[in-house]
Amino acid sequence: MGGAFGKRKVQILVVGLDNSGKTSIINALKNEKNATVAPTVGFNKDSVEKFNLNFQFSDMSGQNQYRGMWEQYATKIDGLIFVIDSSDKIRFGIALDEFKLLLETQGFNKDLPILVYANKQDSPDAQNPQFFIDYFELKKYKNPSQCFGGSAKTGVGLDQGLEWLSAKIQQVKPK
Ligand SMILES: Nc1nc2c(ncn2[C@@H]2O[C@H](COP(=O)(O)OP(=O)(O)OP(=O)(O)O)[C@@H](O)[C@H]2O)c(=O)[nH]1
Ligand SMILES: [Mg+2]
Repeated sequence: MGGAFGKRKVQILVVGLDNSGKTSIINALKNEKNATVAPTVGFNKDSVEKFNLNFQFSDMSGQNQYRGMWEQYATKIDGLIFVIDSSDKIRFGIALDEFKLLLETQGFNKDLPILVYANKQDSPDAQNPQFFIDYFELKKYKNPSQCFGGSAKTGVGLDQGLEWLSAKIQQVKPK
């Protein structure tokens, strides 16, 4: 792993409701904060080298008609990123339902590290990460998990989250 052959490649599934900011977060992690975004159709592949790993992102569409794809892609991955629009209070319940549906899918890997981004912290009515730790009952799952507040608009908080994920993945044995 690493050295002359480059950083270890890890597969990351990025999910969350439409408009939560998944594509914007990936752009910001790549320092492309001002890239224009459009709703993702199906999914996009993207990658970034950071924190000693080569992250291969599968950036899924969050639109209702595509959410069934999430669980198909949830096998053979090294980490999961779940993105929430922290200001979209009306849809917190739907985000929670989709989160539970995925984690409670039969065969879902209970060792998989889960990074939750409470995105859009720049918004004045955003809920903080602790709110989502409680609301999503993160502690009730065996998976290592953590919620980080972040903003794809300002870039705040995103690296801290990815650094946590990198550390957790490197603690788990490679597949
Ligand atoms: N204020 C604010 N707006 C954001 C932030 N992140 C994303 N947005 C905006 O939210 C909208 C949706 O962003 P996307 O990145 O396309 O969201 P997505 O989760 O990829 O959406 P789908 O691909 O449809 O599932 C865009 O208008 C972004 O500019 C943020 O941190 N703060
Ligand atoms: Mg998208």
